[in-house]
Amino acid sequence: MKKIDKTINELHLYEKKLLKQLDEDPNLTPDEMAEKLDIPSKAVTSAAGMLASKNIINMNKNTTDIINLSDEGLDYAENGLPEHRILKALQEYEKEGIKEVGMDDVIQKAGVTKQQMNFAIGTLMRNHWAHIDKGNLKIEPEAITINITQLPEIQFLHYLKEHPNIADNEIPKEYKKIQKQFSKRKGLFNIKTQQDFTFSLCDEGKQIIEHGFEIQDEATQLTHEQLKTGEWKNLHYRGYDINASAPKNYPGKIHPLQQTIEEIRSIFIDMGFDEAKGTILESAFWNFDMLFQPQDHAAREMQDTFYVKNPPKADLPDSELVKMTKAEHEHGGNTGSTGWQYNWNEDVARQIVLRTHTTGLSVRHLNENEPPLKMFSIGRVFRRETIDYKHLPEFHQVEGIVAGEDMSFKNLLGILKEFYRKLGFKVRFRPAYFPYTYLSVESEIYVPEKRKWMELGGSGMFRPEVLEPLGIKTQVAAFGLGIERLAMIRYGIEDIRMLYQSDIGWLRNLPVTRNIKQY
Ligand SMILES: N[C@@H](Cc1ccccc1)C(=O)O
Repeated sequence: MKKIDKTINELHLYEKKLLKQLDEDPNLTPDEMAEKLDIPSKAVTSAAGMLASKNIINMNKNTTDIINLSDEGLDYAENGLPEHRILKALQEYEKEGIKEVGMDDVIQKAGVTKQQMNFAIGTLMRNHWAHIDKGNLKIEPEAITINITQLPEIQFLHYLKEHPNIADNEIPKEYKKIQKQFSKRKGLFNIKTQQDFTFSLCDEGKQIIEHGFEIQDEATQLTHEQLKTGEWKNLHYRGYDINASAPKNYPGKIHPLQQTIEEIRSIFIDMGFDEAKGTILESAFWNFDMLFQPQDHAAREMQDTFYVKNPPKADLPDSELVKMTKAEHEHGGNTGSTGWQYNWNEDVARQIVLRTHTTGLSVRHLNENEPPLKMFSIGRVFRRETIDYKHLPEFHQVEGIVAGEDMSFKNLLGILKEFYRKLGFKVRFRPAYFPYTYLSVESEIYVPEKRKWMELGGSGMFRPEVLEPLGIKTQVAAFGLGIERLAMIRYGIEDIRMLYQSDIGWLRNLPVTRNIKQY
């Protein structure tokens, strides 16, 4: 195909229409062309832009100032400029035989402000209309007969009043000087800048016109009929404008914390764990006592734990379990341990708390299920923490237990390692202490950006004092890990509070979904 045929072939409908129009009458404005061609004027400018980018036409941008009188300008057209009013006042005084007038009198008679007077004096003197003599204004003889309405300034203002929306370049030459003077006085005119284009054919455009082309309508929607008859093959289609801008789209998505929770859930389910669910309100019995946490333990203090007033007391489980728990606390039951050596108080165990961890749920589960078992649970826990960038009084934990004959401490470490590996983290363990486990460890993961290890939660093997009342004979590995901190690291969040703020900007810019299966 010849180059020119190819160029013509690539022209869109509006571009062709515009080319023809330019050939017929190049002097129309885009709006006029739009009207003639019966297409939107935006389409004319964009078609022209396309033609210009292909060097088929020239596009010249013109800016024009459209001028109108402001309210002040209209007032001056009617009543004269301040200096005119002053001159008129002086002429009237002169008629009454008064040749010298005090400033304040003139101001009053002319109906001008003091400021206008100060400004006008210069003009009055420059025009030889008046001068100041000992503080009074004196009219010059040659100014006595001046006809104010005949002054070019007033004539110009009248002209503008009669020609609203006049383009700057249409103002008659004789007024140009006055216009320039007036432009120094602010506020006489309202000026709007209008942008317009004129188009002209380039050489290539002329060649295309000379070569000639057909204007075919473009199919936008295909009909059933056209498809059936095969007519669609002969239709002319509008090309896609791949450079057209599209509106930004923010699809709905799962909150990053919730996404992390879902991911954790699917990892444990993949690893063969059953999910258990508990309640946020828990008795001190299950939250603390069943975990061999002595009743004077610091964590139970009001400043660490939220106690609930209503309901006032919790029911305790069957008396056997309570009795054995009391025995563990007081002297270690039959485990060979000495216990905590104090008088265990049932009323303290009946207190109701917002659960401080999800470990209470794990012992509840052990009370109702026989090993071997693997259970996990995800839920909110509450502690009286001072809020800062990595502490919230309310956060999520994932808790778990694995109970079985051959369960060992090493198995526990292996499970945790595997869990974190599936989330994409490397974990290390540090010895720790919990009243209900032995051995106990704290897991930490490495945050490369911060070059720091971050604490994520505790784990260990439940002690005999915990297991005996439950009648569990096997080993039980247990863990309870924080979730918010994991989410922080995954999403590069510096401050844990961000997870609970509806900060649209941050959430909007997160990817819709993470690639969950990284492992
Ligand atoms: N309950 C502990 C974590 C833990 C769970 C299970 C065993 C040992 C420790 C915490 O909240 O920090």
